Amino acid sequence: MNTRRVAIVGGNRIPFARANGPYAHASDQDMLTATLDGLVERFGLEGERLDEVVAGAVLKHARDRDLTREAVLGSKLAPETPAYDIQRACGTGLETVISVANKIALGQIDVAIAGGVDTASDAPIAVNEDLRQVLLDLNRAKSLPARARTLTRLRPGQVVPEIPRNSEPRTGLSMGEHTALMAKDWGVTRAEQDELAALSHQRMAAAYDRGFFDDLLTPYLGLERDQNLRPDSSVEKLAKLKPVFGGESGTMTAGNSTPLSDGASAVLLASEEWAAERGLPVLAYFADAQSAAVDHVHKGEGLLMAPAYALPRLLDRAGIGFGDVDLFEIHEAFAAQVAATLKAWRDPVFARERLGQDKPLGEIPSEKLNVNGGSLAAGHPFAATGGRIVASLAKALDERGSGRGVISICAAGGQGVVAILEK
Ligand SMILES: CC(=O)SCCNC(=O)CCNC(=O)[C@H](O)C(C)(C)COP(=O)(O)OP(=O)(O)OC[C@H]1O[C@@H](n2cnc3c(N)ncnc32)[C@H](O)[C@@H]1OP(=O)(O)O
Repeated sequence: MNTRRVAIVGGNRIPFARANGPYAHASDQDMLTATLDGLVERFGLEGERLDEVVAGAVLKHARDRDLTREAVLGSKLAPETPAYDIQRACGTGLETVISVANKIALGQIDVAIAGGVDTASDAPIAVNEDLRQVLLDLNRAKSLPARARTLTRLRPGQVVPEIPRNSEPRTGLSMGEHTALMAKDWGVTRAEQDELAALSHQRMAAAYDRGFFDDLLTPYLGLERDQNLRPDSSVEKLAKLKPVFGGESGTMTAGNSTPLSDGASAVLLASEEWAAERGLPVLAYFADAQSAAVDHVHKGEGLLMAPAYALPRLLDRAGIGFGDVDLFEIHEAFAAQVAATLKAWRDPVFARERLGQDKPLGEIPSEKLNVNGGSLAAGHPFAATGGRIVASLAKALDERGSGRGVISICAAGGQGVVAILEK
């Protein structure tokens, strides 16, 4: 099959906020629209009819069933721009990029925006299931007496709402509790986690200071930088925090876990021809992607370990190894998730028994990993993380002038998505 190269032209995001902070009253649609408009302004797309806009959110209100299309209608893009939603938990943002990149590669479209948004502040709240059934029956009742009979089924206890929990439906454990189990399985220490967390903050602060994010970010509601970022973060300060997952002897804290966050991101992708016609630069090219899933339900595998399986499959297909990769961007859901994944990739037993390979993938040197900081510093508005990472890696490859970068994102449901970008 003939495929075309897929250019990553640029990205935009609003600074990520901590939940219940400055974006507490902004909806998914507000944040996505503002992010699209920032991208429109940066690349002179006002009034343009693009071929697709694809985005998603992990936490969605019922009214947001067509979230992306509604955000497009509220944006400065032409109303004739089609749009659709995608959802793969925390892999959503990367999955939207893969979706439009495949269409561009196949020649079905020339230009598209991929994005993601999430708010932990404005989370959807469902009504009690019994109350929902009464309300549905009320809607179905055809006569006044039938409606009255239905209403007699109402009970005071049914007004208690159902607040969404950040937990796995089939285990009841939160993401943090699952990761605490992974940390134990893989012997991840507190010191390893705190080191990763401190580096994430220090590197992101340095990237801000040298202007790395100047053309990747649009200020929003008074924020100019990610609210969670602590430039003065240190292993010593992190070591003082109490465990929040894994009980009293746990190693995971508020400092080495991502905070609940609000935010949005978007990436502009196009055929090389489209970019050249506009005189727009190409930061990097999208090369390939792969997903995988683990069985955390029946086999008790680590919930967030799927990238450990996805990446070897992707590298195999590309015929390359760790030595051929210049930059790695691993989503820091929790420092323990990154540490456990790194351990799996250098473990000969994991390679043999789980991957069916003679040798482990190898070591990733710290100077190649999350060089401009990661989710621990930026925060993690679930579906917005993929776009943040794609834009940052594309820009980092552009700064290098050439090279290859790998993205690895773990997701709820025992899933993982990985991708390769090239310059
Ligand atoms: C696939 C995936 O991505 S799965 C990931 C999905 N995401 C999640 O599950 C989110 C997980 N995170 C959480 O649930 C919450 O953020 C928690 C439970 C970790 C922490 O919540 P909170 O207790 O509200 O955190 P809070 O921000 O108040 O921090 C607690 C303390 O640690 C301190 N702290 C937090 N980060 C740091 C840091 N980097 N350095 C120093 N101190 C810090 C805070 O200042 C605060 O101190 P204080 O009590 O003196 O004010």
